[in-house]
Amino acid sequence: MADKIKDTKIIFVVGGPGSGKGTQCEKVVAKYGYTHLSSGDLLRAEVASGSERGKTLQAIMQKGELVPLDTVLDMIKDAMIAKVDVSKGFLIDGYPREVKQGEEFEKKIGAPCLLLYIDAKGETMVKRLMKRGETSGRADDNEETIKKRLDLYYKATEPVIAFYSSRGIVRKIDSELPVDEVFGHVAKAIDGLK
Ligand SMILES: Nc1ncnc2c1ncn2[C@@H]1O[C@H](COP(=O)(O)OP(=O)(O)O)[C@@H](O)[C@H]1O
Ligand SMILES: Nc1ncnc2c1ncn2[C@H]1C[C@H](O)[C@@H](COP(=O)(O)OP(=O)(O)O)O1
Ligand SMILES: [Mg+2]
Repeated sequence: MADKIKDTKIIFVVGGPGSGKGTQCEKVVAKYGYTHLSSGDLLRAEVASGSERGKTLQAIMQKGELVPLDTVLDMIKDAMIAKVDVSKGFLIDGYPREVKQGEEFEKKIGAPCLLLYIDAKGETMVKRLMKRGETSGRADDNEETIKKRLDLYYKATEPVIAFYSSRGIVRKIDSELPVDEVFGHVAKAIDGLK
């Protein structure tokens, strides 16, 4: 894994719930052909499988809490191994959610070359999630869970941004703008990679 991953770009996509990570990742996939791995999507797939593990995960996610680090890291690692031979780059969306997750990822997989920090105001994120909740069917897109997810984001995930800033790989993206304008800035950050 470590050998193969060396020549493949790893981009962390970090931002609050509803900031627009998934939306931007889809556009990156369309333009650059990178592989998009969303930790939340991987977890929801496990829940949808109906497995015992899925049931445990569902209960945690419904409360807006983080699932155990090993569970999510194993899922991401397996998904990366499955794609490493054909992938030009990986977009790791929704991970790391805490500094420890970043450290473990680097030990087991590799180092990111870029962190896209998708930034929107708290009230914007709440509004978007309430709207998404009308159709998403997601058990965590409700007022009570959104508040908990937001609190946890500020407490656990924002320190991730500071952690990688000192390495000079963070690009802050204003996600208050219309989707295509946000993407213009995302594309500039990716084009700036060597
Ligand atoms: N720049 C934007 N302007 C307006 N709405 C947006 C923007 N980016 C995303 N959205 C909407 O906000 C909601 C959350 O976006 P999503 O990409 O699912 O965020 P995340 O993956 O960060 O939770 C979606 O309904 C999406 O359509
Ligand atoms: N890296 C991670 N570590 C622990 N739990 C995670 C995780 N990524 C996702 N989860 C769990 C907890 C989250 O509240 C839930 C939904 O995550 P998500 O789909 O990434 O949300 P969003 O795209 O709205 O930010 O899944
Ligand atoms: Mg998402």
